[in-house]
Amino acid sequence: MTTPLLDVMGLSRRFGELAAVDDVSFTAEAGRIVSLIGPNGAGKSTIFNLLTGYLPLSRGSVSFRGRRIDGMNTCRIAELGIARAFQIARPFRGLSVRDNVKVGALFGNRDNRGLGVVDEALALAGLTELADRPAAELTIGQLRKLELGRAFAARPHLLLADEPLAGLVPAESEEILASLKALAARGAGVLLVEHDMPAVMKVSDRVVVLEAGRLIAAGRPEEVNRDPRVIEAYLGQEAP
Ligand SMILES: Nc1ncnc2c1ncn2[C@@H]1O[C@H](COP(=O)(O)OP(=O)(O)OP(=O)(O)O)[C@@H](O)[C@H]1O
Repeated sequence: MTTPLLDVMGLSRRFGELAAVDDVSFTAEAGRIVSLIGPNGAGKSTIFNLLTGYLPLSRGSVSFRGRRIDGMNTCRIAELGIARAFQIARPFRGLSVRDNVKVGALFGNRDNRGLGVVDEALALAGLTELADRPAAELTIGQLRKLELGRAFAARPHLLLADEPLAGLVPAESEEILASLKALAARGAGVLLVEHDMPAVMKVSDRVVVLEAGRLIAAGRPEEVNRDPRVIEAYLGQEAP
């Protein structure tokens, strides 16, 4: 069996008495999109914070490309090739789109520096036409693309995308999904946290479902979609 790109085992994080993430295990593979879904408070953002070294684990292990990364700091983890795209972009507003994306290239995967990285990231994120525009002039949809472009410029082996579709109109969502698929087609893994269930079901190779910190189901979209535990977890919420 080949080593998965990301191998999360028994991941746990407590905040005082609260088990925000409780013994969660899953993998992510190169070239695949894996979505982490679950109702509000399920632990999705906490998992991103644990994987990126922003928060220390209470228990468990995280291996990336065959080496343990739990306990490493955020900079080291970024250098090894995990990039994170936040829901709320905070660009350098006075800089152009191109220069913001260039900044992303400075902080990324150390194996993959080189000419063309910025242009490639701009193209992949659908930003080529906007490259000379000041970031301060962008719409929400364009800012979301910039956030992805900045992450793409890091040439990640794994992208953690945090609610990239939130607040977007369908046409914008389609463009973002196309960018994520294009990144995966180039061989990167994508870990997606997203509340837009039709989009998740359409774009994901695999879906991991969390509820109150625990993993309750994992599998192909059509499998988790009909899993009674998943349906129950979403009762009263938008059904997946
Ligand atoms: N720094 C913190 N201190 C204390 N509790 C926290 C902290 N961060 C998260 N939590 C709690 O941990 C649980 C999981 O939160 P988390 O933000 O990971 O959920 P989520 O699945 O990302 O939710 P949402 O979909 O609303 O973003 C929640 O009960 C939350 O209140």
